[in-house]
Amino acid sequence: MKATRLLTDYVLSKWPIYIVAALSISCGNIIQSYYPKLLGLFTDQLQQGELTKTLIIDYSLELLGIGVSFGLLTAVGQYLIMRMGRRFEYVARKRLFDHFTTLSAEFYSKHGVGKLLSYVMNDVTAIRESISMGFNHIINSTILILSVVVTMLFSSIPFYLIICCVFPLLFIPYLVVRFRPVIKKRSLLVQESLGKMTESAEEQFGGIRVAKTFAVEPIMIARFGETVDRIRDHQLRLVRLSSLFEAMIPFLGAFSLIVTIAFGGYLTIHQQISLGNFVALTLYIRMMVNPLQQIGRVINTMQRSRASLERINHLLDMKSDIVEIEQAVSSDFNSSGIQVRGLSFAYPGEEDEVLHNISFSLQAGKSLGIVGKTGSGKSTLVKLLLRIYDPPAGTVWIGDTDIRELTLESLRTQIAYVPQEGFLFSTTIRDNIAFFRRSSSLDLVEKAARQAQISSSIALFPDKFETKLGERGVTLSGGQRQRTSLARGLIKESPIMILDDSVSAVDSVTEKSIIDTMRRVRAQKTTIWIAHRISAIKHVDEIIVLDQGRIVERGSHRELVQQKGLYAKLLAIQEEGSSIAEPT
Ligand SMILES: Nc1ncnc2c1ncn2[C@@H]1O[C@H](COP(=O)(O)OP(=O)(O)OP(=O)(O)O)[C@@H](O)[C@H]1O
Repeated sequence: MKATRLLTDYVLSKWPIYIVAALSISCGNIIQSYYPKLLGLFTDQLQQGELTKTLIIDYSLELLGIGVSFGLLTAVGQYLIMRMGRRFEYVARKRLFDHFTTLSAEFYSKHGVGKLLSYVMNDVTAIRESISMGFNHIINSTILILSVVVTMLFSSIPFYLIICCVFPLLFIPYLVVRFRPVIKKRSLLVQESLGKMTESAEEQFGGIRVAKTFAVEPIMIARFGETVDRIRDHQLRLVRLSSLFEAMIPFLGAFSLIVTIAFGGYLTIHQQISLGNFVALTLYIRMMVNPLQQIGRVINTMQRSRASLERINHLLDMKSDIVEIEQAVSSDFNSSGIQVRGLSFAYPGEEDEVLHNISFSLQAGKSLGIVGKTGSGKSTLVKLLLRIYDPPAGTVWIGDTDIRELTLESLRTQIAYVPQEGFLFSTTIRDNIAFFRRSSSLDLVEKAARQAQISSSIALFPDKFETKLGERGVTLSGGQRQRTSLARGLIKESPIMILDDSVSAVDSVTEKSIIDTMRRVRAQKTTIWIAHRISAIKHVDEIIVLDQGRIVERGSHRELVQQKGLYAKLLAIQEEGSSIAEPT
């Protein structure tokens, strides 16, 4: 499999702009490198008394020309590079998000939202900073150093003197090779700890209401504090190393300058080089110190961003566990029944099966109830029907097709799934209900809301269907949220509907009313009801009773009551519970 090269691909796709920027910055620096020579000539003419008023004006104009050209050319180059950096940020974030949408539920059960946010924020920013700042400085500095070296070599400064003066600088590549891997390793630890911090922050914020009711804020603070401490420790280790690295480069630069002044000064006193050459040489070496320092800083930042880039490329290389086969087909479910044949299933990475040898068939247009104690495998069965997890081949069929051979679109658009905890987005109630098709008319939205028995509550809100919901629909009660989510499922009018304990948070009267409406509107359509409360499923054509991942009973409500098994027991407990709850 070809590894993802997010940055390389991006830079290659924008190479003409990068070339223009590099040329612009290079030209600016080549022009800039001419100025020590000019000052050297000026010094020599000054010393020899050849300087005239006209020459001074000429020199001044030339210096002005160098300054303006350098300023303009580098400004254009830098603008282009910065712009490309920002664009990279946009492209990378978009690509990451697109990729996130392709990953499976299994991926999300292993990676917290906070951690994923850290990729989108911290890692992308680290790469952007390094390419914007890095490209700029690397081009700037390399070209400046190269042009200084070339100009020096073509000047009348003796070659041996140049070699002696730049010798200390030759240690820089050695430092780079030594420090680079360690900086990268420490940067990776920093990025990972940042990811853990955002993950922890997300969890703490998510659970803040629960924490408040238990008055355990100090525990939350301590938990979050631990992640921040870890970042601090990793950051400090990185800063210590990178500061040492960055400090050693100017140190070598200063050492070079000392050699220049000492050796060059000695040769000037002994008239082996001219004063002009000495001034020019000192300026050349001085001009190289800043770019060298910059290169050091860039190498440092680049190592950090390489760590981020590796993290992102690794993430982009991850594939969804659920993939469509090449010959996947679309099928119309309107007259297709559901068949489950000998289905056994263990979650990925787990040894124990949570479903054992499940078999049932549900004809098109009929209704099925699934009941069982908590943890008996009801939701797992639904996740397999929707291919949120992959069932073993040949075990789940819709019509004559194994669902693993269907396109995911065909499967998921024709099944309306209403979970117990329907997530509501921070948008209007209308958009939440018409989530499947935003263009749905208000009439359709109102109809679905009426069927889900939520329209009277919505009518009380000032903006009715245009009422905005806060994060996770906090302005709605649990029962209202559940019914809004139910309306979202009903509006799809799908051939198959799965209700996973979708009326658990409503009172018995509303539950009855919803069930009656549902029976009417879905009379000819396949519907699967999962419930804890038997009152929610007793109307269906067939009920299966799950216990520890096995079907232990099946039949209609009446038959199951007569069997006097687990179902009858559950019913008795629930009826006893409700008779205790309801005063006689
Ligand atoms: N993502 C997962 N990874 C591993 N095990 C899981 C996962 N999701 C559920 N399980 C396990 O599978 C078993 C069945 O869970 P499932 O959610 O299907 O039960 P359920 O009957 O729907 O329960 P409830 O009525 O409480 O919703 C449980 O033991 C649960 O711990």
